[in-house]
Amino acid sequence: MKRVVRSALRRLLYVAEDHNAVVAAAPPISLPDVFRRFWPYTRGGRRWIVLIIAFSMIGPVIEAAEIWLFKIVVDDMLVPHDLGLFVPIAGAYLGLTLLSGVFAFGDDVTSGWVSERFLLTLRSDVFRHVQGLSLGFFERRRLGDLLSRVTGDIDTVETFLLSGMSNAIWYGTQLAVFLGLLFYLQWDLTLLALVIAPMFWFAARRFSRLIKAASRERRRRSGSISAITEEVLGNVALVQAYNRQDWEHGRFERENRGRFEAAMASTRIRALFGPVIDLIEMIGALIVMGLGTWELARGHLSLGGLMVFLGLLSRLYSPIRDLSRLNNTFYSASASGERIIELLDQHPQVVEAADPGLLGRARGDVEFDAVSFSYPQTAQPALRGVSFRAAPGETLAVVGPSGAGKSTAAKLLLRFYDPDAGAVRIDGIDLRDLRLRELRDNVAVVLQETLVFHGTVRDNIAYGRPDASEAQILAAARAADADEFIGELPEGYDTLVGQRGRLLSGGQRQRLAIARAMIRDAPVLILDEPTTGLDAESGRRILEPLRRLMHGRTTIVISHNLLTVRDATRIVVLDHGRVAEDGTHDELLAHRAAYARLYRLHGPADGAPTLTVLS
Ligand SMILES: Nc1ncnc2c1ncn2[C@@H]1O[C@H](COP(=O)(O)OP(=O)(O)OP(=O)(O)O)[C@@H](O)[C@H]1O
Repeated sequence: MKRVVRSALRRLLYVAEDHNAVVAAAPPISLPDVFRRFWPYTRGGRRWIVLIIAFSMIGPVIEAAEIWLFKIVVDDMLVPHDLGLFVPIAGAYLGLTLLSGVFAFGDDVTSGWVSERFLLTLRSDVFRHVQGLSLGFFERRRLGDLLSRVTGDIDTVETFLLSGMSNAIWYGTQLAVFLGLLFYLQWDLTLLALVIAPMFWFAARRFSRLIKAASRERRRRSGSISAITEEVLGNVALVQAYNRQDWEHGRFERENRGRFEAAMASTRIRALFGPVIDLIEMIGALIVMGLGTWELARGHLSLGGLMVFLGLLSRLYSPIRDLSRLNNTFYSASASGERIIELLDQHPQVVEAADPGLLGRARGDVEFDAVSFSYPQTAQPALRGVSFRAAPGETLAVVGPSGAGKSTAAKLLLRFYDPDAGAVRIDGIDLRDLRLRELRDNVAVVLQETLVFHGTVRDNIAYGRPDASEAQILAAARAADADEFIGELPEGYDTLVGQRGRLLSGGQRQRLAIARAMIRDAPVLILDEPTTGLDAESGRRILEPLRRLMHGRTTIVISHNLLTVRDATRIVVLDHGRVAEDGTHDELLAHRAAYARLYRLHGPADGAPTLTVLS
């Protein structure tokens, strides 16, 4: 029988663990530690917290005064039938109600302000922190889950810290005031009434653990739901083209159901908690009622006294019950707290130098010196002892088969990662000794996958230099050969390009990216597969703008087809993360090794676009 009840309870109150998680659970953290971590975010609002505490303390005192007034009504007005007291008592009741209204208003407004301030600071700090994390972090995380943490979880943390705290103070004061009055009225009965307090405590502890488990699961599932939604909606064309809607819906539904199960478990736990607490309370009230009646019969207590006692007792139980319920809320909110703390505990792998050197505008001397690098959590190094150098103004092409490490080299030059061994230098200074901001001010990129933001064409070009003048924007667009198509857009430079620039063609997006790099006017330029994904015509179309962009800058062209690099000043051939060959196009062809092989495979057909040497 016991086993049956146990298994039924388990099914009712526990959530099954998902071993195939889309998003992993955050590491567990104790309640006081969660509180300690978030307390600093109340800065600027702490003075007001004192006020909230004061309001919370006055409320229960007024409540107690109302109950005490009731004792006077029964003992001095109703029992002796004395109507003369009615007016002062009515005045006192009205006065107390008004007073409590004023304090309740003050409390609501102040705590609302403090809570919103807290959210404002926390959300902004979390956003700034996450934005500053290294690329490696984002490459391993699901974007949707991060979104769900920055939005949903942060709100829940507020419940934990501020609303919860002010309620706890309110209930705590109620408890102290009522307990004091009860002791004053009848200490022996009060002690008896407190016999059940440990039962409350025990029930609260058991339930809060269950609640926390269910809440952790619910928040984790919410993160998974956001992650899947973001992935599917972000790739909706792929999903529809491959008819994967049902499969994706199945994946979504699994998480959605998981969230439902977790939410229901938490509802059942809360629903069971209420009656359990009622039962404990009733046991206490019955004990007191029995003994109170006995005391009344013995003449130790007046009728008004007993009624006030019972009234106060029910008020005493209510904060105890509320405190235990609040305990559940705390545990449930701390599940969200853990998810935020996990984010805050991430540190950028790329750290700023303690005493950075000054670069100013670089000449553009780029050097890789015996650079080795492995991505975190991978066994195979992506680069092994890679060395090459590009003098100011030179065009260096990095070529090689897919996975050879070309884009990795670009990421190291932008210092998205630091090498495990060797050094990347610009003008002879190790990138690790430079201020990150200064380094990136000196490097402009045109990437394989062009990044365009939702905004106007003008905003997208000026992203490269927010203080650019209208004339500079126009000049950049013209140099990027984007002026013409922009002129044909419905609202010219004010046309919204849609999220990720979906309203533009691939070639147009690429020309926009060239204009953006142009306006940045950095001495070092990285072109990562700038013509990939473009047809021969569009590819040819961007060559001229690219040439203009490259003029006078040290350019690293990364390409795995050789169409774009044939006549670069120098060519480095990477293979499995090593430099296989190094030289000019003609030298490498004459060498008849890796480059010659690649060239035979990917060499330009007649009329295919080619980047030529820039003088
Ligand atoms: N974020 C990452 N985490 C772990 N491994 C990675 C990551 N990015 C790339 N790699 C691995 O590092 C190696 C080099 O990748 P890289 O992107 O530099 O190649 P690539 O030469 O640019 O290839 P492609 O021409 O296909 O773009 C590959 O084996 C790849 O699987």
